[in-house]
Amino acid sequence: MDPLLLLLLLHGLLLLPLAALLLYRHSPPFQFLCKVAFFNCWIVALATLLSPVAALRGRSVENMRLLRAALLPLKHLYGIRMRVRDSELLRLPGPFVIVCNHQASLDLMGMVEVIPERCVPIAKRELLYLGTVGWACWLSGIIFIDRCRRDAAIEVIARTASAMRQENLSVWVFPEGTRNPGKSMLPFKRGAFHLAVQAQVPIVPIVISPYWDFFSPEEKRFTSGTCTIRVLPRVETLGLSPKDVPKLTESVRQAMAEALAEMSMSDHRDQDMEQPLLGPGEDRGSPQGQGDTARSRK
Ligand SMILES: CCCCCCCCCCCCCCCCC(=O)SCCNC(=O)CCNC(=O)[C@H](O)C(C)(C)COP(=O)(O)OP(=O)(O)OC[C@H]1O[C@@H](n2cnc3c(N)ncnc32)[C@H](O)[C@@H]1OP(=O)(O)O
Ligand SMILES: CCCCCCCC/C=C\CCCCCCCC(=O)OC[C@@H](O)COP(=O)(O)O
Repeated sequence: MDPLLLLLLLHGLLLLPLAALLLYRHSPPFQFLCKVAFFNCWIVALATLLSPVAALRGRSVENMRLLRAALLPLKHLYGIRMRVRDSELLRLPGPFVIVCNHQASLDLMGMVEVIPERCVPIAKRELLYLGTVGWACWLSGIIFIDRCRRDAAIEVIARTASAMRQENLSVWVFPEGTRNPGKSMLPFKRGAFHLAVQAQVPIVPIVISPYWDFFSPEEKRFTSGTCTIRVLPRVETLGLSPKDVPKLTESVRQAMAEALAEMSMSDHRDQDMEQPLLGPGEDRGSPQGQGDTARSRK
């Protein structure tokens, strides 16, 4: 090969990472793309690394600890400060159903921040087909439902209700049933509420504050920021029957919508953030008071 051509090629190869770095620092959409890609790659990589370890135990909710440990570092990499309010409301003697709003895949970061021991999420069946990610989810005892086949989903929920009592298992459900980047919550699906009524266990609502200050897929913006997770008082279902489910669903949704509206306002007033390890974050002023409610899970 012509030595001059080789030299030019080498220079090009050296300049490429530099150009990418400059683009990353100065182009928010490029930074957004890189951060989203890194998020997915992290999950695939950790699932690939940890699935064999999880497989030694077989399918078990105990593997949720591994899943949690795999996802907990993400908040530091992204400079997202997690504040958990009223986490003591999750300390209940028996199993329960957690219902939480669902904005984006980023919710996984909030979920692992507060998810109690022996608690598994309900997920769409499609996740099962994501290679090692599906395998890791299955090994962690995640419950899969086919959203297109209501009867089959209802059957899975009925089986889950008996498992909850027999195995002291709590369940995490995103009752909106799909990701919702909008500012208010979607109408709730009723599966989580039927599940709680069938198992006769309490419902614990959890609200994750809106991400719009630091994450917006529409605007291709992903900076550092603060996320507040609020646990609401449990709602008992003892003595309730299926006919009570519509009312129960609406009252829980109402309580969560009120909390979300309140958190949207206070989050705008109280900004503070962690320095991201993945390069530049937001330069919206200096961190303010971190709030006396700031608390992280042990
Ligand atoms: C090991 C290391 C690993 C490291 C790697 C890490 C990997 C990380 C990956 C982590 C993955 C985390 C997973 C998170 C995934 C999040 C999701 O996937 S969210 C999407 C899935 N969730 C849901 O869909 C929510 C649950 N869905 C429902 O509750 C639905 O109700 C439904 C059961 C699917 C039915 O849906 P639909 O028919 O559209 O809706 P409804 O309006 O609710 O119901 C209609 C009708 O049916 C009645 N009904 C509903 N459920 C029941 C029931 N269980 N029993 C009886 N009847 C039921 C309901 O009452 C309505 O009838 P009505 O007469 O109008 O009342
Ligand atoms: C052999 C196949 C190889 C496949 C390689 C797969 C690459 C996968 C890349 C990344 C995996 C990341 C998985 C993150 C899981 C996020 C959970 C989540 O948020 O699910 C969305 C679901 O709640 C609602 O879905 P919809 O909004 O209805 O949609």
